[in-house]
Amino acid sequence: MRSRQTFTAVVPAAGVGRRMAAPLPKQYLALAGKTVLEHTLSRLLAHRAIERIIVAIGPEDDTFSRLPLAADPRISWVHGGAERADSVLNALQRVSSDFVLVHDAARPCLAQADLDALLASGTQADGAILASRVRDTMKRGDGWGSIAHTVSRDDLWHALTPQCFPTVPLRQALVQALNTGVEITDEASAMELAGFRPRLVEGRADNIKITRPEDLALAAFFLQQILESET
Ligand SMILES: Nc1ccn([C@@H]2O[C@H](COP(=O)(O)OP(=O)(O)OP(=O)(O)O)[C@@H](O)[C@H]2O)c(=O)n1
Ligand SMILES: C[C@](O)(CO)[C@H](O)COP(=O)(O)O
Repeated sequence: MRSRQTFTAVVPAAGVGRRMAAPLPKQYLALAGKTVLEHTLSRLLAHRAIERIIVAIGPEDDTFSRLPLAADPRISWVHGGAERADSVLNALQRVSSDFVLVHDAARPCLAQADLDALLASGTQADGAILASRVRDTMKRGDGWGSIAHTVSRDDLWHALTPQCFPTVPLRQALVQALNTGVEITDEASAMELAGFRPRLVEGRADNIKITRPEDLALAAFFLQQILESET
C-alpha cells in the first residue's frame, strides 16, 4: 500500500439479526461495555489509513444517532436496503475515494495487523479480501440430512471482511450482479462475476461474524485477546 493511500470504509449495519434471536438487532447488543457496532467502528477508526466511514443503517434504526460515535466527523450514514448487497450499494453512492473497504458491523474482532495486511493488498485492480483457511473436513449435504460427498478442503477458505476494492469497479459489479438476480453474499462474489480475481489475504480465524447466540460470548473473549495484544 502506498504510504499516503487513504480509504473510505463502508459498514453494512442494516440487518435485523434473525439468526441471533435477540430482542434487538445484533449490531446493538452489548459487548465489552459498548455495542457491537461501536467496537467495529472503533477498530476501523484506529487505523490511520481509514479516512471516512459510511454506515448503512436500517429504515427503523433510531439507535445509531444516539451512539457517541455517531457525532464523529469521520462517520456518516445512509439507509440500508433489503439485502446486504443493497445496503453496501447505497453506501457506495457516497464514496469518493479510489478504493473502498467493506466490513460487516457484526465483525468487531478485527486485528490491526490483519487490516494492515488487507490494505497493503487491496489497492490492486482486482482487490483483496481477508480469509481464513478451512480447518474442518467439509461435507456437502444431499438435501435430505445425509452426506452427499466430502468437499476437498485444499485451498478452501472462509471469506471474511474487510474486503477491499477499487470503488468504481465494485459499484458497477454490484449493480450488474443485482440486476442478474444472482445471490450476492459478499463483495468479492460480485467482482468475481464481473471477471476479477480478488486476492486472498490470510487473516485470523477469530475475526468471527456474530451470527448466532453462542457467538457473542466468543466475540467478547476474542476481542479482549486482540485488544490486550495491541496495547
Ligand atoms: N439488508 C441487510 C442485511 C445485512 N446487513 C448487514 O450485513 C452484515 C452481515 O449480515 P448478517 O450477518 O447476515 O446480518 P443479518 O442479516 O442481520 O443476520 P440474519 O441473516 O441472521 O438476519 C451485518 O452487519 C448486517 O447488519 C445489512 O447492512 N443490510
Ligand atoms: C460478507 C460475509 O461476512 C463474508 O463471509 C458473509 O457473506 C455475510 O453473509 P451474511 O449471510 O450476510 O451474514
